[in-house]
Amino acid sequence: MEMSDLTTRLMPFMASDLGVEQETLVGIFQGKRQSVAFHYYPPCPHPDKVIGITPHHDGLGLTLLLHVDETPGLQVRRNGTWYPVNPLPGALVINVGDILQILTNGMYKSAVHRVVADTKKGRATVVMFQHACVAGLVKPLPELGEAAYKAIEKVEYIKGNFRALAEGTWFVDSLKINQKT
Ligand SMILES: O=C(O)CCC(=O)C(=O)O
Ligand SMILES: [Fe+2]
Repeated sequence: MEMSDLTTRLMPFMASDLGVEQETLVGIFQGKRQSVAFHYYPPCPHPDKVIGITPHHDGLGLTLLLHVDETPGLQVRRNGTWYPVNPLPGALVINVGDILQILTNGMYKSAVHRVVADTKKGRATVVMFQHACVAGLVKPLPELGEAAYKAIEKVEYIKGNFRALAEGTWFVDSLKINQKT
């Protein structure tokens, strides 16, 4: 509940950045499902030989991540370089997911991230995934110009996303209308 309130408070900023009505972006999350994941990464004396979470981007709408302790480990990739996202007391890490990338017609991108182990300390996180769609569909908002992604039913999107994950591919990429971009 608190997390969906936070999403409702964040979306007007994104809406004004994109030049769309606030209600539109707030509405895509309203009444939608939430899922939660609890992670614990044990310490490892050889962090170069293990991976906490393999590189991926989140498949749903918006991800809100709470660091339970002060152990670092989350990294985000930009232009081929990994950057640490270190815990800040009292702060949440907010990640755009693939559905939000599609709804914003690619104007907001879901970032590739991974978790590496710490040599000395374990690390715990709580991650809340907010689902989003428009009238049961995952598709770019029409206000954002010519669609760069195909429209798909939300249930088909979820199935396709799981299938692609199992195959090691990115479902969001298969929905691109111009595969070269
Ligand atoms: O635990 C973390 O820092 C990241 C977790 C994550 O990326 C995920 O659950 O999708
Ligand atoms: Fe993730």
